[in-house]
Amino acid sequence: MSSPGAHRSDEPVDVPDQLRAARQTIDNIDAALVHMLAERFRCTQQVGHLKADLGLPPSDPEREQRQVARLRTLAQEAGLDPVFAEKFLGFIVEEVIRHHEDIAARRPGTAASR
Ligand SMILES: O=C(O)C(=O)C[C@]1(C(=O)O)C=C[C@@H](O)C=C1
Repeated sequence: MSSPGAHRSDEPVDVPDQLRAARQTIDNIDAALVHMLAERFRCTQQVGHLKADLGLPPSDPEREQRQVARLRTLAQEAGLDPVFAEKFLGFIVEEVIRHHEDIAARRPGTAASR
């Protein structure tokens, strides 16, 4: 019997060991990314409800500017392309804002909730 995790069932048997190992690492990182994104969206859903409660707008461009500046620095330090880091954050935040807008629109008294 092979050790647990030694072979991935969806990998062809003739894949060289080094490539198989690298793909295992990639799969683990992708899984971590999915879990982290799920947690981030769970948190931003709460923020969306809070903002709707407080009557705050879905987007906060000044906050986004601070996030971009911070992430670009982190990316540079980590050897990641800062342009990519900025695009990645922008892609996520765009989706978050859409969720915030949906939450606000479903509030009682708004046109979308009637
Ligand atoms: O911090 C907020 O106010 C949020 O709504 C969260 C968040 C984000 O996803 O990081 C999303 C939209 C805002 O424009 C800024 C940041």
